[in-house]
Amino acid sequence: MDSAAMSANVHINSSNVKYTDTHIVSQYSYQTTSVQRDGNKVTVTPRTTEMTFRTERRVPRLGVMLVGWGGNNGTTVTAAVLANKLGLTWRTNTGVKKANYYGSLLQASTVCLGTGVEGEVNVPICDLLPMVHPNDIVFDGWDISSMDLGRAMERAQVLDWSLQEQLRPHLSQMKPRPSIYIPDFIAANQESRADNVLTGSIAEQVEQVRADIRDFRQSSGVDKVIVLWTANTERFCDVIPGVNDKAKNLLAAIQAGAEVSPSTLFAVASILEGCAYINGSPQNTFVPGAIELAVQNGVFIGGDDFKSGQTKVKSVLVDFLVSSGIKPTSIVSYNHLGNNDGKNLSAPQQFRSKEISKSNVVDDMVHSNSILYQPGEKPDHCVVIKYVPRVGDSKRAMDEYTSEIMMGGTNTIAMHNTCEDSLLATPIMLDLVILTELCQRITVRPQGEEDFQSFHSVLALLSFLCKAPLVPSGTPVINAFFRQRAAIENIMRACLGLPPQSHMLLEHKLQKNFLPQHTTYVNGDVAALKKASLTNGVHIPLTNGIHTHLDDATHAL
Ligand SMILES: NC(=O)c1ccc[n+]([C@@H]2O[C@H](COP(=O)([O-])OP(=O)(O)OC[C@H]3O[C@@H](n4cnc5c(N)ncnc54)[C@H](O)[C@@H]3O)[C@@H](O)[C@H]2O)c1
Ligand SMILES: O=P([O-])([O-])O[C@@H]1[C@@H](O)[C@H](O)[C@@H](O)[C@H](O)[C@@H]1O
Repeated sequence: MDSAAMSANVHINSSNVKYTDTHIVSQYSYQTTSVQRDGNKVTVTPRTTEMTFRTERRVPRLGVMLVGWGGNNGTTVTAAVLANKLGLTWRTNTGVKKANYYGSLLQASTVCLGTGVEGEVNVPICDLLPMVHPNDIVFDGWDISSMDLGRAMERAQVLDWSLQEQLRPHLSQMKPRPSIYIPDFIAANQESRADNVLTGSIAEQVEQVRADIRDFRQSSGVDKVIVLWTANTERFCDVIPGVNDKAKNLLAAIQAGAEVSPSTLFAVASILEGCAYINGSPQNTFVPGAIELAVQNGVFIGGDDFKSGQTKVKSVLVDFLVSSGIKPTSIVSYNHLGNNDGKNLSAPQQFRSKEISKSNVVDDMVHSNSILYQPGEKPDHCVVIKYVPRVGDSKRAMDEYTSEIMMGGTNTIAMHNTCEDSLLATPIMLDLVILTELCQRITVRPQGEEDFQSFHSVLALLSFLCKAPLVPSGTPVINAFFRQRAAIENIMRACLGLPPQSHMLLEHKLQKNFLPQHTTYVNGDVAALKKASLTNGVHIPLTNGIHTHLDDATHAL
């Protein structure tokens, strides 16, 4: 069944949900528990907070400006969106390929809405709430390399040649804007690319970036702009009191020409232009002054470091092991790649940034199980990245997980994972900007409060998409894959007045099913199915291709 057949126009039939011309307004009972521990006595007190969620229904025209637009990720995401928009197919030695958005949580994964006449009903996540379609995104951006996107796509060596030939006439018209370049922040081996750089003081360069954003917004006619950093990994920068610890100090430091990284300079420019800013790399772009500036301006920031492959697998595998009561004692993650990212990461300071973001991903899972781990105890964890030009963007990841099992036993899982790194990152980039834009249209009013409020400027909901999730100070960092995914799904369900997924399926576990019986169908009578599904309160316009099972049409009717 192709994705078109899967699409659904979800309508919630409930007194808790109102559809006005401008908003979806839902009443939601938010269930939490507060826990007091006294020795080994644990007292749990359930608490319900009545909340009103409000989601603007109008989906804006979204512009995305990429820092590092001419890179492997930047060219690939631009090319992929255009290929999907044009509905391109291309021939390869293994047959005809068709553009798609596989790897995108929003575009290519589903949620279960419940049970219908044909059994469980799963719909694409992107059909739950009004949101930007990737095909409609308008791209622009900056790069220190002047290469147009057609030639940069060729340089990236990611997409099949027969697809590149169809896309080149379009991408060749796209030219990255000159960018802020401070050599000391990225590997020296990047210098040969830098033929497209701004001059003047860093304050003047920030003003130029701000002018670029305004120019793009005006010339493209988009309603909103989101800026996404997909340029090279920078070294970490020191947090210095009086320089970047406060918003006013950071702004003053820029005026004074103090040391501020290009990624932080782009963050400041974006925030001052009211644009959300997302960091797809591991460096500490969001120094305390940048975070404070975002909060003061009510602008979303998010990151760090796209969670695309080896780390994503790690956040699943360690979650599975620890949740199963198995104790990982050593994790060794080795990978080599031959793209320009790998070349930049071959420099020690840039590798260190990546090593940190790839190493902290298991902390929350380890900390959650005091049966397996003593306080402070962690598995050995080693991360190795090597630059091997021959493999290009086709990253090789090799992992070994050694765990203690029952009665002194040992389990070792070894895996080899090869992928085009940029084709894993591309859907992550799209999910980041589309989810950020959706969050800009959601406000919440807890019971007893007069005003609706937005999410915190530090958009922790993006954690599912990042290796080193940026969260509001003092709040928990969650890296476990399924908890992160459930957070996104359940917040979207709350916007529709739907309870979180419990997965209990009690109706199938008791001696008697206490819910209204559904008729199952054989050899689909779509009219009957449509009629039955309407009476069940959820209107899903059924399109051809849904295979149904009708065993008693008269019963259903
Ligand atoms: N799977 C993935 O590809 C993946 C996953 C996680 C994180 N990342 C991160 O995403 C970033 C991009 O990855 P990539 O494979 O596209 O790398 P890339 O080297 O192909 O692209 C980076 C681009 O940024 C440009 N650049 C460098 N400094 C710049 C600046 N100051 N302003 C504007 N442009 C600048 C470079 O010229 C280059 O074109 C890297 O930091 C990488 O670590 C990638
Ligand atoms: O998300 P993930 O696949 O673990 O991490 C990837 C690393 O394995 C790779 O070495 C690096 O070049 C990419 O930028 C990305 O960070």
